[in-house]
Amino acid sequence: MDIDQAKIPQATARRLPLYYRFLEGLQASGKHRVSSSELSEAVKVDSATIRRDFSYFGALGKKGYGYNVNYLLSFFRETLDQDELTKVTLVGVGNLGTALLNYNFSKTNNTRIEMAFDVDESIVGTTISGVPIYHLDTFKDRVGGNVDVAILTVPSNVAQNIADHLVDSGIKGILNFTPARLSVPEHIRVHHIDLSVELQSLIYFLKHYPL
Ligand SMILES: NC(=O)c1ccc[n+]([C@@H]2O[C@H](COP(=O)([O-])OP(=O)(O)OC[C@H]3O[C@@H](n4cnc5c(N)ncnc54)[C@H](O)[C@@H]3O)[C@@H](O)[C@H]2O)c1
Repeated sequence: MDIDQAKIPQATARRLPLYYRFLEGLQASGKHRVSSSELSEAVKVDSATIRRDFSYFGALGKKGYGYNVNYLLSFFRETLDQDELTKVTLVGVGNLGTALLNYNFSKTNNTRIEMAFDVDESIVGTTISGVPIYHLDTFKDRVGGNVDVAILTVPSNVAQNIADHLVDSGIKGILNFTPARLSVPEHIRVHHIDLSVELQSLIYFLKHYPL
């Protein structure tokens, strides 16, 4: 497969993990093909969008046949680096951080939180679900150059300071769960997960666009 990944739109790229998870389940249950309407139903993306997404990598789908599950999966694996283990770190082991450590992405065993950091002496030195928790002061020494992605679950008033420290230690991507809007250099990617915005948007859609 010779696909120019730079040509895949970001919105499409963001949906790939969704497709991947579902297709993996299909393959595990022995299904070799899937229609765009089946996929659409399962991942809640309309089938026209799915067809457009898939056309970017040459999977056109045949009428009455659908898409070849193995072909799609091998493409996604390549694009998402699913065969490579991605090491992730987490900073701020409070309520939310603890929940994420316990979850630890076990469903997709290619992403794993390897270590976590905090400043609270009562947690530093312990482990949660097998993940060691270290003092934030040791972040650069432990992480520097080895880990690209950090999950940020600290109080919002310290988020910017910590983000600066993470960037300085070589982190390239931050999954920001705090309400703080982070300023980072241009080459750093921040994805912001704001549960209250998501919830408000759901409520808005329920009110204005009832199904
Ligand atoms: N709890 C939730 O359901 C939830 C949901 C969405 C977003 N958030 C956001 O996530 C963040 C964390 O929420 P929480 O409820 O887990 O808070 P929390 O107070 O339970 O945990 C914060 C953790 O960060 C640590 N911390 C404080 N200063 C630090 C520093 N300088 N360096 C490293 N660690 C430091 C604390 O010791 C604590 O363990 C907040 O910004 C919150 O707004 C929380």
